[in-house]
Amino acid sequence: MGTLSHAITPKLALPGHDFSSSSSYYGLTFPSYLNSRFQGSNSTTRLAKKIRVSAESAKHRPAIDFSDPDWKSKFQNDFETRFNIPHITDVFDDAVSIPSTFCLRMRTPVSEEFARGYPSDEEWHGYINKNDRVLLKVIRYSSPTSAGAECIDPDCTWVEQWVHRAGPREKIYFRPEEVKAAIVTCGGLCPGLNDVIRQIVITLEIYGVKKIVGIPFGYRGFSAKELNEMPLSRKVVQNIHLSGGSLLGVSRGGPSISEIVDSMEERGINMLFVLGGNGTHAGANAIHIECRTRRMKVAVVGVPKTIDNDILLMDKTFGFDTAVEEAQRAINSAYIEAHSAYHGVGIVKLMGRSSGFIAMHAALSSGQIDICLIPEVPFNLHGPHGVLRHLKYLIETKGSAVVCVAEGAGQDFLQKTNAKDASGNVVFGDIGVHIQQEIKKAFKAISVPVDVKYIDPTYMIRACRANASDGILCTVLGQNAVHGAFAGYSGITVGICNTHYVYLPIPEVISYPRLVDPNSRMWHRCLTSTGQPDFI
Ligand SMILES: Nc1ncnc2c1ncn2[C@@H]1O[C@H](COP(=O)(O)OP(=O)(O)O)[C@@H](O)[C@H]1O
Ligand SMILES: O=P(O)(O)OC[C@H]1O[C@](O)(COP(=O)(O)O)[C@@H](O)[C@@H]1O
Ligand SMILES: [Mg+2]
Repeated sequence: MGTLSHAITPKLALPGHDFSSSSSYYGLTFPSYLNSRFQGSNSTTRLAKKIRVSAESAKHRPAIDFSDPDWKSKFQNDFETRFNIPHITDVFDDAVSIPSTFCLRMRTPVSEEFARGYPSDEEWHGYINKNDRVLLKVIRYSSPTSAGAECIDPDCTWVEQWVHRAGPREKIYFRPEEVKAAIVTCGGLCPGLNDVIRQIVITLEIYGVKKIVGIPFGYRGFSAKELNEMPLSRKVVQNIHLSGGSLLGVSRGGPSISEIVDSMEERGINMLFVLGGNGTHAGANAIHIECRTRRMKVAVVGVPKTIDNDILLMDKTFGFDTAVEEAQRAINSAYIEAHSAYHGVGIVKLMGRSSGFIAMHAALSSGQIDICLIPEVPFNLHGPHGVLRHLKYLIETKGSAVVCVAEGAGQDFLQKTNAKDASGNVVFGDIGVHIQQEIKKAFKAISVPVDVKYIDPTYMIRACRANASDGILCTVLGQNAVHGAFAGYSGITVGICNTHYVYLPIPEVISYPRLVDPNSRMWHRCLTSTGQPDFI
């Protein structure tokens, strides 16, 4: 066996092994869709290149030499280091802890267990031990060719990957009376933002924090003189989760990191809770590093907000469930329109700049989709195996069809504008409009009548309030963010892995966007459900 010397070389040339379904670079496990078999598509190639570039940041890590009998323990040690969560004591040796002010004994002793009073601290620990860990990967793949296999070595050896368990610690590193906590929400809207804000405020108050403020309109609020910080309390946030949006407002773009940290110093903010996606977290990590450089005793904690569900390692991010549920309305309307028309075709475009999770899950849950198109899976519109040919077949056999397309899919078919939004994200062309036009043209050319209706429910979905399951997720994440800050961690984010709640170092979750693996069971299930063929 040789040395795996490069991060995500499309084909891993490991003698004697077919390692085409997955590749790895010292703990980053890259699934099959980054391999050469999808390089026929420009969009996928570009995506793979983008990911490759992002993953370059991992290059300083030594490659794994699988011929070393100790490679596994070395890997695990390295993993432990990578997933270590930065702590205030890393910088301030003299940082002192005090017993937590977070009260775990607020309930009435009604159960028999507590009938004779509460147990003593020694007997009843409601706190998380800082050495508690959660297993990140739970499937033991016996072969790299197993669907969705994520392997570290060519033999798919079982390697335990542990991350830090989230929750309240017995010792805290901030005195509540000395805390000024700020909350900021950045990027686009997402259901659940208000739920998280609310829960952070409520939990801070339980610790005893009096000074809590909201920074208006994302990072922009740190520099815009006309924008005042918003005082927050349980009273202010009590009912905000009943509506969508963000109480604080959101924005893209904004000031530089040093301006943000200057502003934090001026305002005396020593706990910052940052709600946002990849970009926001990159900013949060940079703020954390700048605070350390300036030797400011500050905790910066992220809560991943991405309706696209494109943050690495997490089961899901808040708002995603609500988005999938809300997308059903649009899909059902498109279905009814298509089935009520003579030769009707309904098209629904759903969010997903680089990841097709919403489209895939919405297709799976609705059962009304005939064709699901996502950025990770290349497709042709024209030609013998193209989408249009299949639509003709569906019209001939079923009389109607419904297409669900993720916004980032098929961007190669559209005119490039090089336009970028204030955060530097590329502004996409409208793939839904393009598909609608192409369908009309193609059917006109063969003199087959077709009635195409296109629905883009993006902003209707994003503005919704969180559903019950997202409401719970937001609550737990908001609480854990506060517990993490009080425990003295900074440069971390909160998440759910294998149904357990964890703290992760920010760089590990944003090194590239999480994508749908076309070799995963979930995508296979989606294909089984829609019955669509390969469009290549
Ligand atoms: N690499 C980065 N470093 C620092 N800040 C960033 C970075 N990328 C984006 N940001 C900032 O994060 C905020 C949100 O970014 P954006 O990409 O719009 O949304 P999201 O956080 O949902 O990805 C913006 O204010 C933007 O300026
Ligand atoms: O129109 P806007 O506000 O730029 O938002 C569009 C984008 O927002 C999203 O909903 C996700 O936004 P974030 O990256 O901020 O989470 C994408 O699906 C979409 O491309
Ligand atoms: Mg972004």
